[in-house]
Amino acid sequence: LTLLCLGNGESPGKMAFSRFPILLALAFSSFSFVLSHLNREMWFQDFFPPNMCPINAKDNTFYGIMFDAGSTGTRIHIYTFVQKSPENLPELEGEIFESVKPGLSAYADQPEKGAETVKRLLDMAIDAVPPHLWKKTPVVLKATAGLRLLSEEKAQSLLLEVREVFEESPFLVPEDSVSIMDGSYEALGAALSMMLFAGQLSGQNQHTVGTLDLGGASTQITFLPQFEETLKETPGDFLTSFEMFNSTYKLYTHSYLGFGLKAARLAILGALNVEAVDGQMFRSSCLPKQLEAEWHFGGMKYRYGGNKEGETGFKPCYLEVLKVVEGKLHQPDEIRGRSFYAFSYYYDRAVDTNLIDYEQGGVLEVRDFERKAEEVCDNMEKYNSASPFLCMDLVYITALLKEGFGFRDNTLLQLTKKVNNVETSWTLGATFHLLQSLGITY
Ligand SMILES: Nc1ccn([C@@H]2O[C@H](COP(=O)(O)OP(=O)(O)O)[C@@H](O)[C@H]2O)c(=O)n1
Ligand SMILES: [Ca+2]
Repeated sequence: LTLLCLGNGESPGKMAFSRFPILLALAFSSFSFVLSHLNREMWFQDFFPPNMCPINAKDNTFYGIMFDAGSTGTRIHIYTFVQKSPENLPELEGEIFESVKPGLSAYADQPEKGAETVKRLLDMAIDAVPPHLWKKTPVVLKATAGLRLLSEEKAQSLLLEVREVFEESPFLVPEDSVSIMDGSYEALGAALSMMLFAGQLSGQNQHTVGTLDLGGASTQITFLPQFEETLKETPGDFLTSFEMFNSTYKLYTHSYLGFGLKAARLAILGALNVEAVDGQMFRSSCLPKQLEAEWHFGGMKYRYGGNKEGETGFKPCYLEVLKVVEGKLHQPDEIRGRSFYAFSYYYDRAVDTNLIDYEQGGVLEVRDFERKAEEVCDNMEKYNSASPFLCMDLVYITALLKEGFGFRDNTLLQLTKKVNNVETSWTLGATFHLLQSLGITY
């Protein structure tokens, strides 16, 4: 731990990682105050005491290693927790993060090579975790949409190779340590992460944060309902109970398969679930008029292009996208008056269009995405250095938020990639949950 607290200079090559001590203010419970005083600055600034190292951290520190095998990349998160006293919750002290591209699914026909990418990342954990704690440090990999799209056989052989890498490592390998994650667990992990950041679970305050994640193949929404009405109106399979710290939490959480950004592009083009796409041209008013190109996705080749003769631009594009989204998602009334954290492609597209800064993130209203979509779609020639899908992606994000989930124009979205150098990802919540369920504390 000395390494994490004091030794930031020991290896220049590793300085890029989030190796800085942070103390998550798990005991803070003023989140509702922050929500009601929301401005366009950082939401979390009140939650962090100045950087400091816990006293005697050496004796009460433990680690958890979580791999996020996403459709576009594989990432390792090595978390350090400190348990200051048995009656207090463990505090997150820091994270080491690294990622590689492409994701595991790109190695569908070379599973050993895929597992090798995981091994290289795991070697970082050997350096980061003190040897006497290796046996007490669990290592887990959870795969998301990318592996869900592969055949069962290919996915399983990849998972098997990864499991072998884990077994050969000195770490604790729990049962089911390598798996394809259920979509709602992904959403639950994200919500739990944000609650941990906000000190939610330890306070009396039941206000909560909601999270929105837009992946390649699926999209997730999660929040802790405040009103009985919401629980009554919500289909049972959208509600998940989980036990934590002697309390039961009932979360609204759902993962919509096929509503990720890349799957949505296919749906908008009318190419989803179409057999024999070879040679067929899929056109859309959301694409540059003269465009004709090919796109490889999920092992298929699609030809796509702009509406050469017909209309292009925001209005016709919105109507096209509406068909994919309208009436397809459950719209809980309660979310209209709430603010949400938004990750992944919400973040990436906001960065691509200068709505937020890549490092800083920011707070946006839903209508900011709409305005940007209009600007891009009605001036596609100006954006020809960007992805040809930029207009379609922005319109999809706008329509998903407004017509899909039913958010208001002025609903606030907090786009956050990192909080004090820790990635805002489902992985923190999932690791915390894992450590609790294995009874790993000090
Ligand atoms: N730690 C992470 C994980 C994903 N992402 C972003 O999340 C988006 C979705 O990618 P993904 O590979 O996780 O896809 P899914 O498997 O979730 O569909 C990409 O734009 C990534 O850049 C990120 O920014 N940071
Ligand atoms: Ca993801």
